[in-house]
Amino acid sequence: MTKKLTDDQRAEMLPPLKETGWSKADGRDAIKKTYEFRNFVEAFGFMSKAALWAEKMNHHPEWSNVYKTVEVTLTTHDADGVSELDIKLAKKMDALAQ
Ligand SMILES: C[C@H](O)[C@H](O)[C@H]1CNC2=NC(N)=NC(=O)C2=N1
Repeated sequence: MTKKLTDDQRAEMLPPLKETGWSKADGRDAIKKTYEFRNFVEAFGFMSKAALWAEKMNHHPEWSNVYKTVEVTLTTHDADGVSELDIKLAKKMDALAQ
């Protein structure tokens, strides 16, 4: 059973993600980021790649796409908060968005 990050883990793991544009979601234990791409096709291509990784990890984002913008929220439903899986998927998404 995946556990929520401890306070110490948050202090260690969240700052690097803040550097790349992630932030705490309002009113819930989750992290969020908005990606802007050059066009819809690039946005959808990102989502396609990320979806395959999410499925491989069995850890899925909450996300929406409007034209070239993709809004992502990550949290672990089974843990009712942010876990290491969210950190891992956030880093992978950042790599895929390069
Ligand atoms: C049954 C299935 O393994 C679980 O529901 C997985 C699927 N993907 C998931 N994704 C996320 N974000 N959180 C979860 O707790 C989760 N659990």
